[in-house]
Amino acid sequence: MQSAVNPHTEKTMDEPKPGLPVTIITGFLGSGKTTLLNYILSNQQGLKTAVLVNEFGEVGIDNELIVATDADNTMVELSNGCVCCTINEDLVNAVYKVLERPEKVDYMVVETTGLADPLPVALTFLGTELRDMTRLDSIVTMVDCENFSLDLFNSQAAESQIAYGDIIILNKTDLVDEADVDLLEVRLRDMKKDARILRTKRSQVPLPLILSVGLFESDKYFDHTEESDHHHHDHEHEHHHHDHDHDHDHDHDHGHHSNHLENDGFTSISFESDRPLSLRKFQYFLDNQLTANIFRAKGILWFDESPKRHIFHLSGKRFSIDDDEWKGSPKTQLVLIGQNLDKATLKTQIENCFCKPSPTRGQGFSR
Ligand SMILES: Nc1nc2c(ncn2[C@@H]2O[C@H](COP(=O)(O)OP(=O)(O)OP(=O)(O)O)[C@@H](O)[C@H]2O)c(=O)[nH]1
Repeated sequence: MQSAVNPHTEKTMDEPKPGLPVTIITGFLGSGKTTLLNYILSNQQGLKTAVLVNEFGEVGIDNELIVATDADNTMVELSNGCVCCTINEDLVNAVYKVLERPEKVDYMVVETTGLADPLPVALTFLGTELRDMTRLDSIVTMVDCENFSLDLFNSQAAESQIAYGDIIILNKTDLVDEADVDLLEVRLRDMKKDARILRTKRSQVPLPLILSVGLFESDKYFDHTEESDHHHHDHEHEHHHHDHDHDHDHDHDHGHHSNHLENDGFTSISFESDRPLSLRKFQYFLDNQLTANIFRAKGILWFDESPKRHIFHLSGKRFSIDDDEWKGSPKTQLVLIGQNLDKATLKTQIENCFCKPSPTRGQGFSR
């Protein structure tokens, strides 16, 4: 049986407060999590939804990409992408912040990084004092039908995302043949027998199928968690900070951690600048210098040749640059994520794409 999206319709005065319903959206890099979040925010009529976003990479792009809606939803960006550390404390604090707000929140959606194992996130809700104030509704796992390949990712996080998904959404069905989606579904069904599997384009899924569905069964996980060291471990981190203002490294020494917490060899390099890029040079970078080990990139780009704000995405081999309007001052933010990144070379290549602002800038594209 399915319950309605609006939790108000189900409550009567005498029922005990069931706690704030929480949906965790997980899924590999670029699979469509933020697109789903935006779809939810734009279609949850009359509900106030709090959104917590945790992303990989030091420069937060997602807060720039999440839609503003009339409902004045609340958004908290968790400080950064090292899930094993940030998620427990930062997540608890972020949830508290939302719960303590005077205005009532009806629903909470947590978007994990594409490299996160969703279990520690779920455990933060189940194994802390949040248990009494929230109700974990379900874990929704996005899958990019075009790029999904556990062999390619060699990622334990990607496997966990499937293993813990109550609902698995096969997204980007516009990019592959139906027969390939069928095959993928068979493989996923093998990995996760009892998941609800749905197919979508642009993450557009009927919301009653994914929200307030009550599919998460906490009992199933608690035995498992007693033995696992996902929980309450302390550990040391070495954050290597470099002197460069705008270049943030994100290497960690996780020491005794189990492998999946090492982000499966993925690292990121971020750029932030109040200078514009040269469109021609950036195009050259994309066409000639972008190596196959860069799996994901996203950015808010300011081009010297254009008055528009450009939103850049790369997942797998595919990239897009869309036009938008600036709301504040133009700036350039770019995050590249991949395995075995040659950071020094990338840094030089991206630095070479920047140009000094020209007096004629913002007049439109020119050749
Ligand atoms: N063609 C196509 N593109 C899609 C679809 N869904 C999302 N995208 C695009 O895929 C790119 C990545 O989508 P996001 O929603 O940002 O992915 P994400 O999972 O939030 O990415 P990370 O947070 O970096 O892991 C964007 O360019 C989206 O517009 C789809 O169904 N079809």
